[in-house]
Order: sequence, then structure tokens, then C-alpha cells
Amino acid sequence: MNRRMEEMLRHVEEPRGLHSEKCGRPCMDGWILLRPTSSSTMGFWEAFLNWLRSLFFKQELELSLIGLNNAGKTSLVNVIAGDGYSEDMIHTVGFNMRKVVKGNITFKLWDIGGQPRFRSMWERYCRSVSAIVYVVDAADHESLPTARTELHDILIKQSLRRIPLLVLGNKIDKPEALSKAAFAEQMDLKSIKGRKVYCFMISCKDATNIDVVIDWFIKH
Ligand SMILES: Nc1nc2c(ncn2[C@@H]2O[C@H](COP(=O)(O)OP(=O)(O)OP(=O)(O)O)[C@@H](O)[C@H]2O)c(=O)[nH]1
Ligand SMILES: [Mg+2]
Repeated sequence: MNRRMEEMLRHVEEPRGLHSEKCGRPCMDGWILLRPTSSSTMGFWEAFLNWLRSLFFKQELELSLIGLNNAGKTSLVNVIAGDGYSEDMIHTVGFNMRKVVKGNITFKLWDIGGQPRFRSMWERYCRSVSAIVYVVDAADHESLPTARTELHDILIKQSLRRIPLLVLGNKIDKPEALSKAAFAEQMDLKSIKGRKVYCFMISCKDATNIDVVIDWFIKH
């Protein structure tokens, strides 16, 4: 075999400019993405494959939002859904369910009333969700001990073990809002064991870190 033919065969066995990569979740076993390394065509292929994936892998995720009354749960759902922020809110009676579509993922958001009479419902609506989102008014120093107790009380339920937890310190637009470190300390987040715990400081009013929350939803 002459050198030219050897070179040609090597190109067939190992296509130059291509490398393979297992696709991420959600993914069918055995699917391999072939991604050209040339940056000009990479954008096209990635966009094309993302579009294909979005056709085949539509996902629905359920999340429950709990926390004391006035924490900002309904405000958060409204802001995530693109309805904007309003000062003029009424208490949630029982619960609301809202479907929000982000890319190829549909989020089913259970927004449960936070008044004392609805807190016994929290556990029922948190069973078998992808994640529990616990919203706290980080500027209301008086209600923080109750927010902490209610959080730790619900986390001991057997039915909710291992469900990832996202704790959101809301209303950081207010000057009296706690820092993240002080908030995590007040909520005693370090003592939570046996599940993944995440914490972000947000403001529904100013839309601070709402994109971070949405990204977190998508990844979990
Ligand atoms: N300053 C400020 N106020 C907020 C923010 N988010 C919500 N609020 C206000 O807090 C109040 C309560 O908000 P809701 O979203 O109704 O609270 P909730 O947790 O759903 O309350 P329940 O339905 O009773 O459980 C409303 O007046 C909101 O405008 C925020 O980021 N900053
Ligand atoms: Mg509400």
C-alpha cells in the first residue's frame, strides 16, 4: 500500500475534525453526538442537535414552593412566568398550580398557601416533586425563627427524604435584608443532612437572581 492510500484509510477510520461526546440528560443510551471542532460549523451543528433534542425530549418537572405567608412565593411564580411583579397581592388560599415552559421543559409549579392553616398541606404537595423550593422573606427578622422551625419540621418527614431543597432568601431589595451568610446561619442550613441544599438570595421586585433560579430549575 503506498503512502497516499495509507493516509486516505486513516482519514476514514478516524474522521478528522470530529470528536464524539455522550449527550447529557435527558438522553437515550447509545446516542452519540458528533461535534465538528471547527468553530464556524460547530454553532450550526449544536443548534441543529438542540432543536432535534427538543423535538424528542420534552420534559415535565414538578416543583413545590412553600414558605410562610408573605414570603413571596406567588410573586416568584408570577415573575418566572413572565407576568411581572406586583405590590398588590392577595394571600394564596389553598394552592395554585402554574405551568411554565422554558425551552423544552415544562415546569409544573405548585404554589402552596403559607398561612398557618395551610401549612399542614405542604408535605402532601412536596411528595415526589423534583425539588422543594422554600421561600423566605429575608428582610422580615421577626418571622425568620418561624420560617426556620417550619422548614426543619417539614424536612424530617420520611416521604420527603432526599428531595433536593432550594432555599430562597427573598426581598433583598430591602435595606434590612440579611446577607446570604447571615441568612443561611439564621435558617440553620448547615444542619440539614441527607439531601442537597442550595441557597440563593433573590428579589422578585428587582428581578435579582431570578435567572439563576430558573437555571437551577432546569438543572434539577
Ligand atoms: N420588597 C419586596 N416585596 C416583595 C418581593 N416579593 C414579594 N413581595 C411582596 O410581598 C407580599 C407578599 O407576596 P406574595 O407573593 O403574595 O407572598 P406569598 O408567599 O405568596 O404569600 P401567601 O400566598 O400568603 O403564602 C406582596 O406585597 C409582594 O408584593 C420582593 O422581592 N421585594
Ligand atoms: Mg401566595
